[in-house]
Amino acid sequence: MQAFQDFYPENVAHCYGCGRLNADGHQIKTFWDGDETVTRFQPKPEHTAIPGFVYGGLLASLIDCHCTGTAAAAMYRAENRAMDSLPAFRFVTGSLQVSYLKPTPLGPQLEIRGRVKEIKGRKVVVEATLYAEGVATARGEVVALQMPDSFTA
Ligand SMILES: CCCCCCCC(=O)SCCNC(=O)CCNC(=O)[C@H](O)C(C)(C)COP(=O)(O)OP(=O)(O)OC[C@H]1O[C@@H](n2cnc3c(N)ncnc32)[C@H](O)[C@@H]1OP(=O)(O)O
Repeated sequence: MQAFQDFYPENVAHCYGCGRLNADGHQIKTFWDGDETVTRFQPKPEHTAIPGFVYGGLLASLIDCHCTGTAAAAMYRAENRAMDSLPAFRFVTGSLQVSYLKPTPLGPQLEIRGRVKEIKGRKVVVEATLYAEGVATARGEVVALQMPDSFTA
């Protein structure tokens, strides 16, 4: 099954968090699961904050790109369109808020689950919760805006 990020056109597929063409990036993959979206990610030893625990900046990055991908998919879904249909919906981050609820253990695969809170014009608000072994360790919210033309080189 193709992930949301697999549909990003080449010129926007280099994002450090989600670009499939960024060999050094996280290359996250997000899918629908009913009305929620899900991303699974395996942190590496270099993603350490304090030994044994995941760096919060990585968690913010995962939440960020999970939510911008969700925003794009939600917009297609709202218009009952396939993700490879044109014109393409691409979203960037207007704001990213993250709360760290508990230390996130380094070792288990992480799961980020998202839910669309609001779609209004060019704006989609997405909330997400990050789990380690079923325990919610971080929660976030992204205000995603349709990417302005000025972003494309
Ligand atoms: C596509 C694949 C790549 C994936 C990217 C992954 C995530 C990223 O790292 S993106 C990079 C980081 N983000 C950026 O660099 C964005 C820089 N900022 C911008 O370009 C602009 O400020 C941008 C696009 C966010 C908003 O500008 P613009 O589209 O003109 O917004 P505007 O028309 O004023 O506002 C529209 C709505 O969004 C809201 N909004 C605008 N900016 C923000 C913001 N920064 N925070 C919260 N809400 C905002 C407005 O309040 C308004 O809401 P409402 O309709 O309810 O009144």
